[in-house]
Amino acid sequence: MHGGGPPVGLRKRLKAAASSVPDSGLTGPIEIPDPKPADEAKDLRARWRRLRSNVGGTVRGLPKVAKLTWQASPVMTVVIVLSTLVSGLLPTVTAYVAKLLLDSVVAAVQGHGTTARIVEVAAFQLGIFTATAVTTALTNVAQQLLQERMTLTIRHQVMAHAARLDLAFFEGSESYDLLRQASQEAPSRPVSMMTSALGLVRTGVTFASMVALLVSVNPLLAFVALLAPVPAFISQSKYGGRAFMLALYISPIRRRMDYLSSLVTTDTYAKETKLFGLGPYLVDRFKRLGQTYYARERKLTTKRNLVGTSWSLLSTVAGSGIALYIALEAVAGRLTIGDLALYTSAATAVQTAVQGLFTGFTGMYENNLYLDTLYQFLGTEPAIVAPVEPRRMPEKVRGHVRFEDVSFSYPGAAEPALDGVSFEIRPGETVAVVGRNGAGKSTLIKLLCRLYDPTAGRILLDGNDIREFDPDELRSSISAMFQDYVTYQGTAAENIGLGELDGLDDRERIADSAHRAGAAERIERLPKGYDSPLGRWFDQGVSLSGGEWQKVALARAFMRDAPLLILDEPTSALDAQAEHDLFTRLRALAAGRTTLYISHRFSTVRQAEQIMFLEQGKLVEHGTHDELMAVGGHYADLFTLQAAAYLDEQVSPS
Ligand SMILES: Nc1ncnc2c1ncn2[C@@H]1O[C@H](COP(=O)(O)OP(=O)(O)OP(=O)(O)O)[C@@H](O)[C@H]1O
Repeated sequence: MHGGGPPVGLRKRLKAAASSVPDSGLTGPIEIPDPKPADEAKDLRARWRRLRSNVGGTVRGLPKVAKLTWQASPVMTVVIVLSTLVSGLLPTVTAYVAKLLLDSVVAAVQGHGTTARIVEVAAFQLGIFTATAVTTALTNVAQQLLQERMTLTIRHQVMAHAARLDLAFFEGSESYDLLRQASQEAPSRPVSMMTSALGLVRTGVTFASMVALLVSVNPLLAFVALLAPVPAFISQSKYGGRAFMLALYISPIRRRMDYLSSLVTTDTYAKETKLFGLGPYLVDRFKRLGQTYYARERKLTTKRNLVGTSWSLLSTVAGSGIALYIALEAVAGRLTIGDLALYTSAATAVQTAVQGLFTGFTGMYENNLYLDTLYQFLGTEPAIVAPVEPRRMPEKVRGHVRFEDVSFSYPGAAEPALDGVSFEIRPGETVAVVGRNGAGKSTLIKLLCRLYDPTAGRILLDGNDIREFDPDELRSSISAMFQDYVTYQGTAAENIGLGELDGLDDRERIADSAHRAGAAERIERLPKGYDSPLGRWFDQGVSLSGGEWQKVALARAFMRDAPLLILDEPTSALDAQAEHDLFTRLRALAAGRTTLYISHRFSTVRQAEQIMFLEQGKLVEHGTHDELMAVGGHYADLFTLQAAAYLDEQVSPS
């Protein structure tokens, strides 16, 4: 990682990754940048600094991992730690027993040893082998179980955290990559990191005991065995960082590939894909994206391994040299045959251990980079939260809404979506919001539901700024149906009941909401009535038409008996009769509630007590239907245009 703490560096990298792959989508060139960072250290001092910061960052990552592992399963954590310590000592003991055995055999052959001694040593050796097998098995079991628990724990944490985050988080593409990395890449990393860390401890134990053995023969030998694997480690750590960078670049590409694949494999898209003959085009696009990303991956993996292996040959040469030296010492009679065996295996073990230490560390470094994305995700705090001392919602909310000079711009947008909007809705009033596409109507609703906070100005409910309330409490006083309502893959009753969790099992209330939304008649005709599964994702699901789904979504909004009723184009998919019926009922439904609805159908809009006309984020006209018609402005133009179209008259808007 280059300078700074991991989160800052990581944020920069994520940004770089998101903007380095501008369009790898449906058309255009497909390119993945070289993961080699432009500012990669060249001189020795810079490399040393980088190494230190890598090591520091990784070591600092350990306590968090230890905490995660402990949270996942304290028992398994203890088992792993203990078995690791034991298994660290076992190789040295094994080597030592082998020496004892050889020496006792040589002694017996030379006539001054006994068979009983050989049996004794052999029995001891059996004990050691058994202990090795048991610890290995224990470690494996603990590791596997811990992995499962960890995956569940992290996915749970990610889900719980995502549920807390603002809508704004989900509407940015950078966040998608972060969420994807956190939920898909991160779960395997803590155990992997913990295993590497414990592997380091184990190797450290083996290493220390073996080095002690080697030093007793010749300190220089120990020194050579120690230094030989260093270059391999340095190259590994460099490539570990690049692999992580590549994963970041590839993340948007993978997302694009998933999208392309879903276009071809999901029922919703199948119609258009077939009609426009998009299948082969999309498949080819998918294939080319895959090839590009595979090519990059292959280049890096091959280079990483080739360079790594070349450097590790150095250790192999050093190892053979040491073995030769020890053999010559034995021939000269300065070491016994047992010593020869012991030191040779000690030299090999030290080499393997040092390599293990380094690769273990490199693995930890790479895992830590992935974990940073998890921590960064978990560290993203929602901006829309309850104040320290939230104002209590009034016992009975009257539904008096007031916008005071409200402006709002979406993050990164050049133009404001709402610009200095002021209006008042009296309790119980029914208001229609109209305007051309993109005028800011849905945005106005999102602000009222506090899914976003205004950039300037304030919104009052019953005289209080809505930011003073707990957002959850505020939302519970609102029934809403959005333009892009959800079609839940569940039963009809569940689809409606989810509008008010308390009433999920209240059949009477669900049926009542369905009646009010005009959905009851269709649901009653379903094979299992309210228990019929809707949607085709699961077995026996029934497909509803667009308008039928919309009625179900409306019924869901009606589940809540809230003082504010907000409907964003509630009749866009309804037939003329259904729309008429709904608005006839809406008068009764809206009685005593403040109702705000968006509609492009002027026949229904004219019934509202107040009409607000938005144009490019500004409230340009405001009044009753008659007042606005008398003004002869935008509203009158659009109304006349629509009415004329119905009456088949040739009228051109002025
Ligand atoms: N999540 C978002 N991020 C950035 N810009 C957005 C986002 N949602 C909407 N916008 C922009 O804000 C402006 C207002 O959008 P809004 O959805 O409020 O329009 P609308 O009046 O409801 O339109 P329609 O009648 O088409 O539903 C549009 O220009 C749109 O591009």
